[in-house]
Amino acid sequence: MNRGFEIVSKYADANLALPYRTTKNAAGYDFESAEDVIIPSIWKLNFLKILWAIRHQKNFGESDLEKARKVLKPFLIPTGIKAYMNSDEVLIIANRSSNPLKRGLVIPNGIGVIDADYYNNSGNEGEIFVQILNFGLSDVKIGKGDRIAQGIFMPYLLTDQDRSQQKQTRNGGFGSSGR
Ligand SMILES: O=c1ccn([C@H]2C[C@H](O)[C@@H](COP(=O)(O)OP(=O)(O)OP(=O)(O)O)O2)c(=O)[nH]1
Ligand SMILES: [Mg+2]
Repeated sequence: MNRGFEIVSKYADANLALPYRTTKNAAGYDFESAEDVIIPSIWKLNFLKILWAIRHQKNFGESDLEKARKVLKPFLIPTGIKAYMNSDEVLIIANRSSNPLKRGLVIPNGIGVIDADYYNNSGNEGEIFVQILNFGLSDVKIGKGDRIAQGIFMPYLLTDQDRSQQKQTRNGGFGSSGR
């Protein structure tokens, strides 16, 4: 066993597809969304009101603030997929180039780095999420089964100093190792 994909237990009966390559020499395995989701457009906010409030350090309506936080925070699209690989390999999650063009969707972290030790971690079993921000003018509906991103397996290298540096055990993602 070198590398591959599995469905996380939460979605065992959800009839999900494992990521797949759509053409003979495609580098990326396309990931589908595990659920129907709506990615809110960031332009839905009352920017003027928010800017005024920030400028004047005023308390603006809690609902506006809450809405702003919700919309400006990247959305995590569940894939229901975990990936296993050799310990000297990494899975890179890259956007589909059509996403910004057709739907206004960007991956704000640039690329997603899925570490080999994320697989089956004690916190979330290693489920891969795709971080997305919608800079388009309209909310974007993603259906279960829609292709949202692609994963590319790659080898990575270690520095000469690496062995002497302390390592933690991974128990989650998205900031699980601290600040
Ligand atoms: O787009 C992404 C990026 C990361 N991850 C998961 C897999 C990865 O192994 C883990 C940690 O990612 P990273 O090291 O990039 O984020 P961090 O902010 O440093 O979190 P941590 O402290 O958990 O390492 O989160 C995803 O599911 N999707
Ligand atoms: Mg990290």
